[in-house]
Amino acid sequence: MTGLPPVAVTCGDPSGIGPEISLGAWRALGADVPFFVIGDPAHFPSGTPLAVIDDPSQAPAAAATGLPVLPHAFPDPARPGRPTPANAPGVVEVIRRAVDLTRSGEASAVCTAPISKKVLADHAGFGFPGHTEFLADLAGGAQAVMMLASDELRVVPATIHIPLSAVPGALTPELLESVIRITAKGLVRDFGLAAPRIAVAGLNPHAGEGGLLGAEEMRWIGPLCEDLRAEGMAVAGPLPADTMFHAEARARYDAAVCMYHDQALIPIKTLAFDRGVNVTLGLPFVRTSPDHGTAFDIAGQGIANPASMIAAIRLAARIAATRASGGGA
Ligand SMILES: NC(=O)C1=CN([C@@H]2O[C@H](COP(=O)(O)OP(=O)(O)OC[C@H]3O[C@@H](n4cnc5c(N)ncnc54)[C@H](O)[C@@H]3O)[C@@H](O)[C@H]2O)C=CC1
Ligand SMILES: NCC(=O)COP(=O)(O)O
Repeated sequence: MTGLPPVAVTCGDPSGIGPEISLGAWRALGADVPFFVIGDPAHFPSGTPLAVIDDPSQAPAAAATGLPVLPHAFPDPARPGRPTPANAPGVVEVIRRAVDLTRSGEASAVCTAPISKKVLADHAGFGFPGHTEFLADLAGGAQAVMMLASDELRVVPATIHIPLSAVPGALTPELLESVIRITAKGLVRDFGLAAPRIAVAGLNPHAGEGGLLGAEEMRWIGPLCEDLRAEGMAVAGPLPADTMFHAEARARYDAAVCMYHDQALIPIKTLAFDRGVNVTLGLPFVRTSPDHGTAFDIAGQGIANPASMIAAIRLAARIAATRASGGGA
């Protein structure tokens, strides 16, 4: 226990595995890492020992008897695997509420359960491709950077939720430079690393093979890395993406900045699907999430693994404590 307020966990899509993995997290963490879920008490698996609270400050004591839930009423019941349009707006309201509680100091951090971006776009007018972009907007337009972190590997996609065909156009020296700087600051501030080492992936096969297989590395990614090294930052690259994730290569850096979503997420989900945590860097508040999605295909069957949710709540509390102590900053 850190003495900090509890972590605010959003319910995510009530028809996904959010409710059951939150229950699994409470079973594993109890009151050791205080948290509460914002959601509809009727959406949890039947037989869930619920501890309904009116205020986040009640969560630590309530966790001794059940899963602390700060109620948020939804119009429909949760039908596992079958999201309802009517519930979509509530999913977004809950995220806003968790952010408000964290910014007011009543919660120490936000941990989000998975949402379906498509359901929210279709039925809640959600104009963002994911939490990361929404949270950046709620933070007043901060540049939010997505990191997925595990003991084995940390990865950061420089471009996030855009089609592959849009990646080369979206990648600019300004974007990549700010992603690298925010990553370095996050490793110091949130992970307590004094001198973080960052590896930058190339965009093209073999990092362009001297211009034969693509020009971006020679034209600007390489020179940008040079400039950052000249400033004293430990930045390696651009490295061929196919050979930078094996064990020996991973030992040489603290985070890999990648050019697009799958270049970053495939290695970490292959190595640590059940332990990876999504952390949003660059925000004025702490946000984590499990590394997986809504898993509609298995929702309600009681087989969802809560390990990534457990890791996400633990990491949220740890980062909040590090920030509160001025730790890495
Ligand atoms: N942070 C978030 O809100 C995220 C949301 N999503 C959303 O989730 C939806 C589904 O995305 P998918 O690509 O299908 O990914 P997914 O992670 O939901 O599922 C992929 C596969 O992994 C399995 N799986 C996922 N989590 C599991 C767990 N905890 N225990 C056991 N098996 C698990 C699923 O059953 C499925 O077979 C999409 O709408 C996507 O936008 C995806 C990733 C993150
Ligand atoms: N693939 C990662 C993902 O979709 C998580 O996105 P976000 O909702 O955390 O922005």
